[in-house]
Amino acid sequence: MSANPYVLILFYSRHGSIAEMAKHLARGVNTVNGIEAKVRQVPDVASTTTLAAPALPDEGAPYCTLEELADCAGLAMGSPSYFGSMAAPLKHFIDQTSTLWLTGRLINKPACGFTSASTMHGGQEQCLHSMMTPLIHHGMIWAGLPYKNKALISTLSGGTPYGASHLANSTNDTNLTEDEKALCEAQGKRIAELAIKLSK
Ligand SMILES: Cc1cc2nc3c(=O)[nH]c(=O)nc-3n(C[C@H](O)[C@H](O)[C@H](O)COP(=O)(O)O)c2cc1C
Repeated sequence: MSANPYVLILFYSRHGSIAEMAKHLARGVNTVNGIEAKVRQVPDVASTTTLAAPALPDEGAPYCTLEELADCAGLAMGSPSYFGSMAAPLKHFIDQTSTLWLTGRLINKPACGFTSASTMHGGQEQCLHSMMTPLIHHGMIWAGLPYKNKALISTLSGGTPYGASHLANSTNDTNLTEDEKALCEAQGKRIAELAIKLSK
């Protein structure tokens, strides 16, 4: 593991729910000694211009570089659920990672996903699976949420065994419930602990 090991929390968020979840995952990562969270986002994409975003985002986490992904000890990847799949900006970023795949830079590192959706049964679990697929191609080890996390049973909104989730409703409500917060933090903590174990 590098001198300053970190879990990369990589996300795209248009309306703020995923950005809010990322903060709670980071909190979970930072409860584990010997590793810290690095929070990064991906820029938007556009079909009609070559420059879709300024070099630095107007607000929030910096944009992620490929080197930051290559050097992570673990990865938490967050996306809104768009038609049951990850959002295009995140997929666009992942589609630029062929060199990491060729060199095996992500093999045996733990990974997880987190998502937000406006409806309860609008594809949260499918979206998490869509993030899992390319990361398995990279040789990463997917870590969901075990049911020992009691919030998985008590939640009346987001939260799945495949990864943390948030029910934002049609109002794009970015306020997470206590159960959703607990599951985000548990997810971050789990990836951090696995990152330390797997890098030994
Ligand atoms: C193009 C598009 C597709 C969407 N598809 C779905 C969907 O299939 N199911 C759903 O529940 N919500 C869907 N949504 C709503 C978002 O998943 C939801 O607003 C999410 O909380 C946004 O996250 P953010 O606040 O981080 O941007 C969609 C939104 C957009 C813009």
